[in-house]
Parts: sequence; C-alpha cells; structure tokens
Amino acid sequence: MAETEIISSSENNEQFFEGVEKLIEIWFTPAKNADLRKITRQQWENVLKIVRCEIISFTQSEQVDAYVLSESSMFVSRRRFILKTCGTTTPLRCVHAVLGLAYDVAGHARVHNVFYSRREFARPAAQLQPHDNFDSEVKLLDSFFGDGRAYIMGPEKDCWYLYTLLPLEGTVDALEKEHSDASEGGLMEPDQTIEILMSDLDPAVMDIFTRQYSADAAAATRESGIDKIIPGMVIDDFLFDPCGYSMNGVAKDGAKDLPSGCYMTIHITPERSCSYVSFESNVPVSSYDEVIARVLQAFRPAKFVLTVFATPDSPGASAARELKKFPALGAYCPLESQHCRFSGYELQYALYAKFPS
Ligand SMILES: C[S@+](CC[C@H](N)C(=O)[O-])C[C@H]1O[C@@H](n2cnc3c(N)ncnc32)[C@H](O)[C@@H]1O
Repeated sequence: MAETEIISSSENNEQFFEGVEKLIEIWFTPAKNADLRKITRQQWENVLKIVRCEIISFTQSEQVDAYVLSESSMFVSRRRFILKTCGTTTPLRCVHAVLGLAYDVAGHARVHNVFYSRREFARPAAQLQPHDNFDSEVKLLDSFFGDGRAYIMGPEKDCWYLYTLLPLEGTVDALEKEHSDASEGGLMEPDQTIEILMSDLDPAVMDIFTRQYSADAAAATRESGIDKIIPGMVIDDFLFDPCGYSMNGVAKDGAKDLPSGCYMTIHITPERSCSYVSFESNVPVSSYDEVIARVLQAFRPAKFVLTVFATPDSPGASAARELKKFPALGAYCPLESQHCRFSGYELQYALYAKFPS
C-alpha cells in the first residue's frame, strides 16, 4: 500500500490523519469514439503513483468505472474524470499525465470544463506542494487550463475553495462561452452533484469504522445505515486497519429510478482528534432533503459544509434553489450561505453547525 502520512498527536497520543480531500473533476468535449475507459489499469496505476496513492478495489456500471483508492476514490466515465484524494496526496501533480493519456489513449483532444475544490485542511502546513496553499494550486491549474477562476467561500477556518473554467453568468466571458458551446452543439447534459463535508463527528458512530468494532467493511456499511442512503447501488466498501473506511457505490444495472451513470462515495476518518467524513453523489433528485437527512442521521457531525452544483436543466436545479433559502436542516442551523450563478451551472455553498443543546 502507498506510504501514508499518519502523524502522532502529542496531546492525547492519538493519530492525526488529514481526512479533507482535494477533488478534481475534468470534463472533456465529446468526440467520436473517444472514451477515458480505454486507459488501462496499469496506466492509471502509474498516474496514481504521482499522486502518492494506489488502487485497492474496483467496481463498474455500464457508464462508470469506480476505483477505491488507498486515499479515497477515482471515477472514470466516457468523458468525465473524477479524482478525490485525502491525506498528503498530490492529485494536481498528475493532471499533465491524465491529459496526455486522455489525448493519446482515449482520443480526447479538448477539455470542456474543470472543477477543483476542497475544504480548508485541518493542517495546511503539512501538505505538499502545490497543495500547501490555494494560490499555488491555482497557478498550477492555470498552467494546464489557461485562464480559470478561483473562489473562496465561507469563513476563513471553514472555507471552501473552488477553481473552475466556468465564467460567472452575465459576464462577457459567459456570453463567449455560450457561443462556443452552441457552435459545438449543446454539450451540456444535465448534471448535478451534492457534497457534504462533515467534521467533528459523534464518537459512537465513528467507532463503527474501526476493526475493533466491525468484523468487516460490509458490517460497518450495514450498521451505520450507509446502504440505505441511496438504495439501488452496488457497494464496494473497504475497512482500513486499525480504522478508516471508504466506499464507492454505482447504480445497479437496471436499477429502478437510478440512471446508470449514478455514483456515490463516502470516506471516513474516525480518529477522535480529527474525525472527518465526506459524502458525494450525482443522484438526480429534485430535492436533497431525504438524502441529507439520512447522511446526517448516519454520521451526526457537529459541523458540515454543503455544496450543490446543478445545471439549470437537471432535477437538482430546484434543490439548489431550495437550499438558497437558507433553511435549518433538522438539528442544524446555517451559519453561512452563498449562491453563485455560473454560465451553465448554479452553485450553492452553505456551512451548518448543530444547534447548541
Ligand atoms: C482512506 S480513509 C478516508 C479518508 C477520507 N478522505 C475522509 O473523508 O476521512 C482515511 C482513514 O483510514 C485510515 N487508514 C488506515 N490505514 C490507511 C492507509 N494505509 N492509507 C490511508 N488511510 C488509512 C486513516 O487513519 C483514516 O482514518
């Protein structure tokens, strides 16, 4: 298994692990016969060496290849690449190699869009370049993709960073993008993604994700209720030793109400001093109420960042607008909320904390 940075915390002799992930999503412009799934496992393994992690499990649906990694997950479909990695991994260092394989092996010559995002790290100083600060990350991304836009949302300690090629709606750049999209023939298929990035979780729940408590990953999946969050998924789960958990879910072929490109992914760092859980899915629902309620009930965080990206024609567009109203979510009140209208996407960011009891 790849080298893992687990640093002893002097306070209580507990291990520190940076659960916060860096997430990069690259969409390529559709091209005849082009498919990222032509890239071989060996080629992905070489890419992941640059990132400092490795593949530990694989599952797939008709549309998505899903890899569980030693540090989080990778999803590969015809024209979309998603890499989400935690710890002190270096995902932006592999972008050059991914673009090369996309061109040489998969037949993709043009990048249509890019999203790079992450929450603020618990220990930013422990990260390796370029991840030691957002400016360096943006500089490297710009060296690959040209003129991207960088945003920082929320308060300093709990902020969420985003880099994208999407211009803000109503700008001259947005008009230009619409023209180029129109000439390429309506590229944007409906798309929506929810992420719930949780910290400071209930220790009783976190115990489930230890070898001491759960015999295997499947037992932890059942006991926590992860298998009920989005029914109809094939689950590929992994329980680390002595603790830690990762899972990918892809829609079962022929699942009712679940399109075959649908995925979910959950990663859990249960150590008490640095507990962290991330949930992400592109499930196409018009309200996220049930999914959010199930996630919060399963993990009981003290605090979380919620982000929703949705194209205007996706069912999730109404969900993003509902969340814009700044609603309380069960036992949680919103501390911050921001809504952004990009050309072709809406984004809702919010920071929630448990009501004081
Ligand atoms: C890979 S998981 C998922 C982390 C994820 N990003 C999250 O949301 O917390 C990390 C957890 O697994 C534990 N772990 C145990 N062995 C590991 C290994 N070889 N590589 C990575 N993590 C390991 C870490 O201590 C941590 O609790």
